[in-house]
Amino acid sequence: MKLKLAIGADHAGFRLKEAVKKHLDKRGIEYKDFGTYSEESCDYPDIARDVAIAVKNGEFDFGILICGTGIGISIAANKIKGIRAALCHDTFSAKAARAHNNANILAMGARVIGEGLACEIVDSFLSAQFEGGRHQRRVDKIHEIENMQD
Ligand SMILES: O=C(CO)[C@H](O)[C@H](O)COP(=O)(O)O
Repeated sequence: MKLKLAIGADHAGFRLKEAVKKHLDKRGIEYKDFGTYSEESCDYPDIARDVAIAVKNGEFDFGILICGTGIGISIAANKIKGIRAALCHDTFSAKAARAHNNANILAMGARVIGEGLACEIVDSFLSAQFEGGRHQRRVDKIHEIENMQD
């Protein structure tokens, strides 16, 4: 399957976003860059919203979001129904985020990890498969909680 990703970052994540894009280019993975496009200060919820909505609408297979810590941008993305954004700073968690949680967005903190590890985390996330079974039941319960709040 040819993957299509949505990628975005705030000013703190801008440089790491560029490094991840270079890595995706090398791997021949298609993506759309939702910004930001410089290190000028901006607000991570704006980027999180645009990427999360595009992923939720099925325009992209997965999203990658980066801010300073990865915390704010993942919190914001998770406000969009149907989004399961996972903040990962190690390859084990990135693999489990797909295998167990069926995460559809990977979040990382550019002030926490370096470029090499970030690219390995992206690879682990993208190569893992959702295992379903008992994990599907749990993901369904997450969405039941989401729907309780209508
Ligand atoms: O990590 C973040 C949110 O979780 C932001 O990138 C961080 O808060 C931005 O901080 P500043 O405006 O001081 O550069």
